[in-house]
Amino acid sequence: MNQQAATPRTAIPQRIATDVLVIGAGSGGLSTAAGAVQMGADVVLLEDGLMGGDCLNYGCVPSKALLASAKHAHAMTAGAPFGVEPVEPEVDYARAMGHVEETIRTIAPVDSEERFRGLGVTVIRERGRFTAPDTVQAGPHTITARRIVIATGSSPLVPPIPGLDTVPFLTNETLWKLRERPGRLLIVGGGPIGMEMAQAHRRLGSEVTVIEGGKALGKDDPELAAVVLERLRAEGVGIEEEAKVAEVSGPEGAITVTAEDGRAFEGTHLLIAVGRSANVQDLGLEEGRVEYSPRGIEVGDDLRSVSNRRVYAVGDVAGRLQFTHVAGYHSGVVIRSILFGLPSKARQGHIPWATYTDPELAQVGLTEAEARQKHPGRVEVARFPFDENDRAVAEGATAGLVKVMVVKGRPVGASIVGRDAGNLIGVWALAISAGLKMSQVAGMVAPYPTLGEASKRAAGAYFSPRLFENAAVKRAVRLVQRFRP
Ligand SMILES: Cc1cc2nc3c(=O)[nH]c(=O)nc-3n(C[C@H](O)[C@H](O)[C@H](O)COP(=O)(O)OP(=O)(O)OC[C@H]3O[C@@H](n4cnc5c(N)ncnc54)[C@H](O)[C@@H]3O)c2cc1C
Ligand SMILES: NC(=O)c1ccc[n+]([C@@H]2O[C@H](COP(=O)([O-])OP(=O)(O)OC[C@H]3O[C@@H](n4cnc5c(N)ncnc54)[C@H](O)[C@@H]3O)[C@@H](O)[C@H]2O)c1
Repeated sequence: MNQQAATPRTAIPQRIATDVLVIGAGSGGLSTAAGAVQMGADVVLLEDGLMGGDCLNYGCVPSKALLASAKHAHAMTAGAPFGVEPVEPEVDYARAMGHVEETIRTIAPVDSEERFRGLGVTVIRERGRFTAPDTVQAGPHTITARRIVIATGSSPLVPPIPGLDTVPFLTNETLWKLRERPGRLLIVGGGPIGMEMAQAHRRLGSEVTVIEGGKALGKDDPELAAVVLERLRAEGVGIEEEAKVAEVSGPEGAITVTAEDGRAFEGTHLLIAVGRSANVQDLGLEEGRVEYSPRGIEVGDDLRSVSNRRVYAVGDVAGRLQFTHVAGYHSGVVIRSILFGLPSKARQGHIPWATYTDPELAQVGLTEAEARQKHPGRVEVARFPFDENDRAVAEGATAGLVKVMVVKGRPVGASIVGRDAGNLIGVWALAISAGLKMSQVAGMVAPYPTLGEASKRAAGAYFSPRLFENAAVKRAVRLVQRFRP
């Protein structure tokens, strides 16, 4: 899969002094390197694995490609209400994985060594390790840098579950190598990885059970997460909540997962999706005098190491939200500081995220529970259900809801479940980041008939009681009408 050859590095000197050294060529490192070099800095970029990191090779891209195959399979079974006779799809799992591979191959040139060398970045395909606070060793190269950006990402967390050292299991790094469809897939962890892969595999014909220690999709609003869980269960995904795994056992093909309360689940394959661990190991962080914890590099809101001011961290290793768009946002924050010496801070309240199940689940800012805790007695919640949206009705996509948390006329959070929620959350991400008022979103004209109208209508729902159930408004209208010719 995605074989990337390292270009010969004969032309690269062994001792290098540079303005900016970036360690890791994933979403965060690539954005930082591209931004810095295009603004005139000397940049060296280190990568000892695949260019593009997790998102391209093991994360966002392969998962969305497999979900796309699954969507096609599902559509063949779901046409009856539209007058299209359902048929049982013949799924070729190896070809679905071929689509995954092809998608990565198509996108890979954008993240490639050739492209970055073309931009003027010195790309070195070696592992970086601090040997001093301003120096990193990468194979035969000793690199001294004015500023060093750690963008080493994260790896699948493998919890210390008894038995896991002997039982064969998959992670997001190995799943894409499968060519035979798992017969019965057990997934430990009901976060976004677990739920996206559960639906993809169910729709492609596997039996799937998700074993979740707490609540599935527990980082999202439970009212909206319930809509996703109901759909997945209706499609045949087993979702076992409050089932913390105590033990795993058995050989490939006959694996048993046992929960602390004694529930036992049997499957042919096991996928572990219980979160991420920051890549802080074997980086020489002690020699670099860079403080860290298992969560990541210890940085302030300026994303600068608290212990070594020439070092920054971006993306998953910065110990904050772990998304590709966050890694990209971080790179903008550190570039401003590194290249121009300007004060720059990473905020979190305006960052959206989405889980790409069908229906999708998206969030920006505070959930209802968080908003009520942060602004007690001051939160109003505006809602608009998809079953009142004409486009959703026409498409049979009525399971959905827009929910907006409002304090003093401004949105502080929005949650959306339903078709295309990941796209729809964009307008609320803009509203929150720009500090817009609900009146400005309500005043937007959305094309008819689109799902996007649901956001405008949610904003309208915030004003409805104020306008339509307001005696003062009614009196004013009657007065004006009396004096009009
Ligand atoms: C299954 C899955 C699905 C996901 N889906 C989405 C999604 O839909 N949307 C979304 O926004 N996010 C998604 N994510 C999260 C997203 O992939 C990460 O947040 C993103 O990749 C983080 O980028 P990064 O640059 O911090 O790290 P990475 O992309 O992990 O890049 C780090 C790079 O550093 C390299 N490296 C590490 N140590 C060294 C070293 N010492 N020297 C040299 N190189 C080194 C690694 O080889 C790697 O290439 C998903 C993640 C997974 C696992
Ligand atoms: N659509 C997206 O943007 C997307 C998709 C996939 C991943 N990601 C990123 O990757 C990160 C990691 O995803 P994830 O799903 O692995 O992690 P997660 O932390 O979001 O979810 C892991 C789940 O595993 C459960 N768990 C932990 N230990 C357990 C045990 N012993 N037994 C049973 N359940 C257990 C937790 O309760 C939790 O619900 C996400 O937080 C997100 O940042 C994003």
